[in-house]
Amino acid sequence: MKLSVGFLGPLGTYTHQAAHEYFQDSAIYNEKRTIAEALKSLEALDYAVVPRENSIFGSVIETFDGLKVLKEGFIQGEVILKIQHCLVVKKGAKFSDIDCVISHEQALGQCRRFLVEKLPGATTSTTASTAAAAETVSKSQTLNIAAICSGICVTMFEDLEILANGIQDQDSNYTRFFIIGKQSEGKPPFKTLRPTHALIRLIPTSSAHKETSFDLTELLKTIDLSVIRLDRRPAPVSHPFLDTYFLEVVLSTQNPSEWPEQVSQSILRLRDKGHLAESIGLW
Ligand SMILES: O=C(O)C(=O)Cc1ccccc1
Repeated sequence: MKLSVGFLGPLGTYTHQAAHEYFQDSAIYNEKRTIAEALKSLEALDYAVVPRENSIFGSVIETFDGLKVLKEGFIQGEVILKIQHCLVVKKGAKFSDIDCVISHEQALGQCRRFLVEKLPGATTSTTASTAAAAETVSKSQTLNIAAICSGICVTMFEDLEILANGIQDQDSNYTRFFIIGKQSEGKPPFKTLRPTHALIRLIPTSSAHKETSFDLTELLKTIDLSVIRLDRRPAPVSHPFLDTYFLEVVLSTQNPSEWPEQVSQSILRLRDKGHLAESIGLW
């Protein structure tokens, strides 16, 4: 039986490309309107694919806000895609027609210089995904709005053409995507037989008790693994400054078979010190 995979849709997003690169023909793909909905789809589907970070614009905020409250999911893999953005318009539209550019906030952020230089008078507006922006332009009755998206979108939606190609601020532009499975431990990951990465989700004790100041150096010492990324998202309004930290750690020894155990030990050390900590991925 085929796997079911929820992803940030519609068809034509970069996330769709990443999902296809990982699962190829072994999956049935379910397009979701937002990153939050893609993560929630894990309640019904086998996997979810969401963007994690971009080499120009940084971490994807909606993904980390979703990971903050993720219950069932467990990151089991990653895909890295080279991203080449296009400016896509209604057929016949020229630069001088455009007064509004729409896209996912990541894509707008990755093309900031192009927008300032080539379309200084245009406003920008965010959409849930790049392909959703292309779809909106396709349905528009006027020539004044453009989308930033993958070139593939002109084959997915009617009446579109590419006005400019490779418009991101740096030619070298990469996005990493997380492949998130439903179950936590137990079943082996789909592809990663020998994991080398893990993601630790952590709420430090001292943020809960604000009288003690929270010491990041101490925390890193307790983790005692190679930390390659640190992300932080704020707490819900009812708990000001009770932030959630995400620490991406990698294997630094020669022995990959010890890695899951090293991560478990690190989590136990954190819990011993009173922190709320768990591993939400091993890949
Ligand atoms: O909107 C998309 O197509 C996505 O998959 C999110 C995104 C946006 C810009 C670069 C990489 C991923």
